[in-house]
Amino acid sequence: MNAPLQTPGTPTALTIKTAEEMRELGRRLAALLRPGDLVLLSGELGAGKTTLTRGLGEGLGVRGAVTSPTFVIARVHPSLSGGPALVHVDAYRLSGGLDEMEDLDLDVSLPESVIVVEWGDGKVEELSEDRLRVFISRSVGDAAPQDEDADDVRTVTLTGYGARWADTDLAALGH
Ligand SMILES: Nc1ncnc2c1ncn2[C@@H]1O[C@H](COP(=O)(O)OP(=O)(O)OP(=O)(O)O)[C@@H](O)[C@H]1O
Ligand SMILES: [Mg+2]
Repeated sequence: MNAPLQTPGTPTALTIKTAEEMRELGRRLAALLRPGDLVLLSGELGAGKTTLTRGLGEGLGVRGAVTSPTFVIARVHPSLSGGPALVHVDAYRLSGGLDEMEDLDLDVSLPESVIVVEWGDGKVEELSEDRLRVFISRSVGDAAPQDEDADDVRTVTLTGYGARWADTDLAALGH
């Protein structure tokens, strides 16, 4: 498969100051998503990947609150409105690739779902020719906050790979 070799589009960088803004970004991003879309979320522990996914779930109008799965690798949130289901995967504990996730049948669900994978870099690209990569980083030079739930600034960089994303104006998410 040559999916990982897809040329990236122009990255869009957004400054997100609070957890609520991150959720709002998820809600806005949801409006751009279609069945068959693969979204890879990366960034250090506590960066805000699940917080963004929570907003995605709200925007897609799916059943069940998005949480950090502790014991499960993936959770399917069916749509409440006839739209795509949200399949939320946390690949943190997986060292291998898709073969380790075979039981999840992600390839089977993808055509009718939006699949969002935390820690999926280098593991799930083969699922689709196209993907949206979202990288969340704490601002450079920021000391770790005393209270890890306290709001602080994140930079979110969105990059589309492949034809699916070529004509999508990701920068519009920032206005
Ligand atoms: N600007 C911000 N954007 C997102 N989250 C923020 C922000 N500022 C503070 N936070 C806090 O950071 C934490 C992010 O946690 P979250 O579970 O979303 O991270 P994660 O990237 O999914 O972590 P993990 O790698 O452990 O799955 C939350 O407690 C949230 O309230
Ligand atoms: Mg998480």
